Amino acid sequence: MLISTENIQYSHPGQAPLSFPDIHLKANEALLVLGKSGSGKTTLLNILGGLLKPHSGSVSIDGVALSSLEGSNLDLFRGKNIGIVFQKPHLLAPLTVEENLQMAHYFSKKKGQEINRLLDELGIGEKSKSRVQNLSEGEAQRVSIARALVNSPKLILADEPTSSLDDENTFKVLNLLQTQAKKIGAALIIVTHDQRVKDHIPQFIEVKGA
Ligand SMILES: Nc1ncnc2c1ncn2[C@@H]1O[C@H](COP(=O)(O)OP(=O)(O)OP(=O)(O)O)[C@@H](O)[C@H]1O
Repeated sequence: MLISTENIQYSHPGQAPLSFPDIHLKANEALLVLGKSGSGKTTLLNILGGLLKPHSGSVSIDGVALSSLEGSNLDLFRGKNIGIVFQKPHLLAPLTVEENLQMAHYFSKKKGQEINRLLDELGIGEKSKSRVQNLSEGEAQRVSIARALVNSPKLILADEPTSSLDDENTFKVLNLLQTQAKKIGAALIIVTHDQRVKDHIPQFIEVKGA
């Protein structure tokens, strides 16, 4: 298994504890995380990415228990092995597209994929020297996908990557994520409440909230 979880629970301050179904996913497989708004999907994704520590239960990625890593070791492990596409692109707006991706290489201390080829594959090659603040929302989203992929991670986590897109672009983004995940042999987990995504990825878990 590339990623396995067991009995994860998490409580936000003042909230009832959230329990999550176990995940067992191999390299090259894709899984959807479905659930109503507020059920805990983003919370789960943050736990899988090592951004939140579960209050109980465990997460193991490529045989490494996330609970065994702390601080800069956890950051380095995440940089090398996990690519995260956040709900809103967290990019450095004053920097160019290319510079944002170079930063990801720098922080992971990993060579990773060739930046300009990756941008070409995502259809934004001609934007590599543009500042992120001058991009459209859809372009910024593709840059955020490129940033998640640039270190060839073993696990790709995407939080609602299609929620603000029309049908045509939903298709395109799903295809990009799936094609790129296959190419680098990664496991892909997509959080969504977008019914359109279910037609493309059959495997899913459902988060039910507290
Ligand atoms: N930092 C926080 N402090 C307190 N409560 C929080 C915090 N973050 C999330 N919550 C609560 O935890 C629950 C789960 O939130 P989460 O964002 O994981 O849900 P979600 O399924 O991703 O929702 P959506 O589909 O609307 O993005 C919600 O009730 C939310 O209000």
